[in-house]
Amino acid sequence: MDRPLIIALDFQDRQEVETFLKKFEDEKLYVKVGMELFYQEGPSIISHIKQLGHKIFLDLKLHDIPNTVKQAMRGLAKLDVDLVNVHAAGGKKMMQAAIEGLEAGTPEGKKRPACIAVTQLTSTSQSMVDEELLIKGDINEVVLHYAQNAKESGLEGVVCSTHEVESLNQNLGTSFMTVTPGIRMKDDSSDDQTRIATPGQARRLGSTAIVVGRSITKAENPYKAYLNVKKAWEEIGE
Ligand SMILES: O=c1ccn([C@@H]2O[C@H](COP(=O)(O)O)[C@@H](O)[C@H]2O)c(=O)[nH]1
Repeated sequence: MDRPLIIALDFQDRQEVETFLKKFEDEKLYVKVGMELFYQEGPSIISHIKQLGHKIFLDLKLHDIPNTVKQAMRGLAKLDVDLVNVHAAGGKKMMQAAIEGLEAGTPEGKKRPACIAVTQLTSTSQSMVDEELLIKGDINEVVLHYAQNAKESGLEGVVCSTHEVESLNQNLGTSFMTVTPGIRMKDDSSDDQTRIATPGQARRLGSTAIVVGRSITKAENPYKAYLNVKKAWEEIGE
């Protein structure tokens, strides 16, 4: 099974992206374009990265009424990205509408982008769930419940933290993707992420893919940092 390391291209503009990608020479990457870059550069950044031969996760986390999400996904499907996402908190009708929109918008002869749902952001902690969001229950159960809804809605997987991966694999099967951000080289964090793990822990726990941003993009030598993360992610094997 293909287990990608997805680099989050959290940059302000195309120039910064080009400077970063030049450091990787001929390497074919799997990259993530999120709100920061897409809102500045628009769809042209997608075709530019595609032309360079990289795979793309377009991480816009759609969350709106079903019809709006359906029409937005119809447009995003035309961009020929590999992976898109929604917030599972939008509910099953919204997630089903996302799939309908993707199917309607995917050009003839092209593969529909896979669609995954954010369960609980990796910046969310148990105390936030309890005290701020007023969601009842253990965060692991909340993530599992949202993931079950995503699967029943026809999505191909979820975004979750590595801490929930074992339970999701047991309950929903390993072909249901678990894409895990919140990756740090050391298992401690003083930034905005709370549910974190190292690449090695993510592999052992069974993540389908890891998403890594600042540990690579803000490193003094991003290419070296990428190779280190890749080694840690791949060295345990299947
Ligand atoms: O729950 C989520 C969903 C998405 N993300 C995104 O992943 C990267 C992580 O970046 P780091 O710099 O490695 O923290 C970022 O683009 C987030 O928008 C997430 O972190 N958690």
